[in-house]
Amino acid sequence: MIPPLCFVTDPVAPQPVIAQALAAAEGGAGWVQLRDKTLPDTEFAALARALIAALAPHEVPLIVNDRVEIAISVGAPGLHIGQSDGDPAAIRSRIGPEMILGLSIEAEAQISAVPAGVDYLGVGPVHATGSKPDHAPPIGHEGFAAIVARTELPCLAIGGITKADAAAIRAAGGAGMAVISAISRAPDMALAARTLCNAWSDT
Ligand SMILES: Cc1ncc(COP(=O)(O)OP(=O)(O)O)c(N)n1
Ligand SMILES: Cc1nc(C(=O)O)sc1CCOP(=O)(O)O
Ligand SMILES: [Mg+2]
Repeated sequence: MIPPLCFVTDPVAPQPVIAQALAAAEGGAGWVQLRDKTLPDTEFAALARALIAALAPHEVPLIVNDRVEIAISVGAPGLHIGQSDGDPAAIRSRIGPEMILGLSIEAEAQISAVPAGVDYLGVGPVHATGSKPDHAPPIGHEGFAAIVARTELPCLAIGGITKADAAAIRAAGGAGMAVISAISRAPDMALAARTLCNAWSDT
């Protein structure tokens, strides 16, 4: 089951990553993804373990971004990979059948290459965003809807997502929203997460 709100951590936000994750969980985020492109592996693994423990009382699974071997070594419930992070079928073989596996989709043409073993898609960027400077061209709500229409897999919209996007994403058949800054840069992160969840359920 894909939760309607996935929080992706922000290593350069005012609040520490564990505080971000706990506030997001308190506000209703159903998954937290640990994303840090520069943290050394040892520190990343320690942070992943700490997050798994901190999120356990909330029953929120941790999804590890990019780092396959760390996801395995810390026993993470999930892993998210992008188009240039390796072959998804080979990665599924490596992680085994239990771990949640997400794959990024940036354009409709990539849908035909999604192998069995991928559990969900992260689709975007819907809008331009400063949180991923190397992002692909924005696809907009129309592009998101076109991708959703071509797959049976649940799709999380990502990229500049705010509460204003919830209705369109849901109407397009999206499974939910993945956000960084809408939560990490909010003055009250738990309230921001709750507002996103309410925007989803009120549509
Ligand atoms: C839910 C979700 N969707 C997409 C992404 C982007 O992953 P990727 O394309 O590998 O880019 P990086 O996050 O690694 O910069 C994601 N992380 N989460
Ligand atoms: C991590 C990430 N992946 C994207 C993609 O399009 O694949 S956009 C993105 C950043 C999302 O951050 P924010 O909610 O602050 O825009
Ligand atoms: Mg990646």
